[in-house]
Amino acid sequence: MKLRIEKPVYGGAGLAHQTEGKDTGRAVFVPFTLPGELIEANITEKSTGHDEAALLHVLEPSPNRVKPECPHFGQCGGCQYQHADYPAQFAIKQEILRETLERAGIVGLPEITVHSAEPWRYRNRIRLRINSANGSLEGGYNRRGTNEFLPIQHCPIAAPLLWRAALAFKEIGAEASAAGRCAREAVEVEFFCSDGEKKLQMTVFTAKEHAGGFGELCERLHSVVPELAGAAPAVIIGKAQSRKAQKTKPLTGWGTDGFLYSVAGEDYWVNRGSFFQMNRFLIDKMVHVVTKQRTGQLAWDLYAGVGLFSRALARSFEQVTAIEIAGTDLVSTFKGPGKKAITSTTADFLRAASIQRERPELVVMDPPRAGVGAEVCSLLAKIQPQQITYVSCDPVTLARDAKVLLDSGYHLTELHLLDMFPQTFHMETIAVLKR
Ligand SMILES: C[S@@+](CC[C@H](N)C(=O)[O-])C[C@H]1O[C@@H](n2cnc3c(N)ncnc32)[C@H](O)[C@@H]1O
Repeated sequence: MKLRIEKPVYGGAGLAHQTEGKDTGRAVFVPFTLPGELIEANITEKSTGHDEAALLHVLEPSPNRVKPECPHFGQCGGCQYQHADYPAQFAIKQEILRETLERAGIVGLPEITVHSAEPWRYRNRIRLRINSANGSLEGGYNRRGTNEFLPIQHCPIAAPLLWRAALAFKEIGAEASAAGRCAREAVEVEFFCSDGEKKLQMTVFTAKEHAGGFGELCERLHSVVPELAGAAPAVIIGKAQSRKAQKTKPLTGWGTDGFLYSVAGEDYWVNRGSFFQMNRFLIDKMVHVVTKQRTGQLAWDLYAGVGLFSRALARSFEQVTAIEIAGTDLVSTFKGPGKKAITSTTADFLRAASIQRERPELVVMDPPRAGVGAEVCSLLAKIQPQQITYVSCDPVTLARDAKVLLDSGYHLTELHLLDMFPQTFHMETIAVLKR
């Protein structure tokens, strides 16, 4: 059927309405299309409220349509927007952000300030699936919309060092040595590089404990990729629906457990498995936007990770308290006069703080995709910090949480869109709420 794409929807598709047949007027989501395009598509799936369709032909292309840089685009589950030039990707994300907030009932939005950088080779971390067949290795990602293995020759959004390491790992996997045998036991491998690609960390995931040779594998890889600073094997325990839910048993590693990552004049110790922002070109900017011109007595950094914002805030606040559920490293690195790190859930911390009637001038919160949720919003509404800076990687949960905070007396004064994930539908938003 022929469809005219009206607008983009969150997730990467374009929205159209059917103009023929019994389902005339029904909404259809078509991936790899752009607003304004006339396309031909086939319905592939019926969902509640809309159908999903596959693009067959672009009959009238958008002026923003470009040839994708990656040969795997369309098949690989990683990228959704390589068919759009970069300014168009940006415009799409702004429109989606604005619409998502308005749909949640948030009106009178401030202008969205946009921040972007180099849209390729930006990722400082990749995790590849490994397929070992006939004595050699293939690295790959998930085929789009499935758990199927898709062999990948090159990933143009990964930092060059990560791909150089992946190729070297693959070559070692073809060797008859102990290192080669050990590489062939891998089911997944993760590479993480520091700023300026100076250092590299590797995690090798296996289905069962290595029979041996891990040290040899690391030494061999180090001989061709001297940036390798540390590595560890990890055994995947049981079967999980997603990587997030996956449990692993970490084993003794090789070299260091992490490295120093420099951001905006601060050196952060990041362990290989710890969360760290992934766009190596925009982390400085992100810290700047979150912490600039904020001064006072007390600031809280909730969901603090390795303390990316806490450290910068400690320069301008008398006291900064960082809260992190997996806070072991943070507690040992974020200390000294005016600095406190607490291993706790945000909700537990806020419950105790609200009883003690603590009231910071600034709360920075950067939760995982699920957002902060109703309880954290209602505790914050009770504590009433002067300013809440909400860093979000999901506009839908941001809109839900922001609406609760706005209804409790806050005003949305700044909105920033940081394109931390070019070529994909993901976006990072910084929303500033003041009383
Ligand atoms: C998106 S990351 C942000 C980390 C940090 N702000 C940064 O930019 O590097 C979210 C962090 O929240 C932590 N986390 C997840 N659930 C939490 C909870 N309920 N309470 C506190 N921290 C939590 C995770 O371990 C992770 O480090």
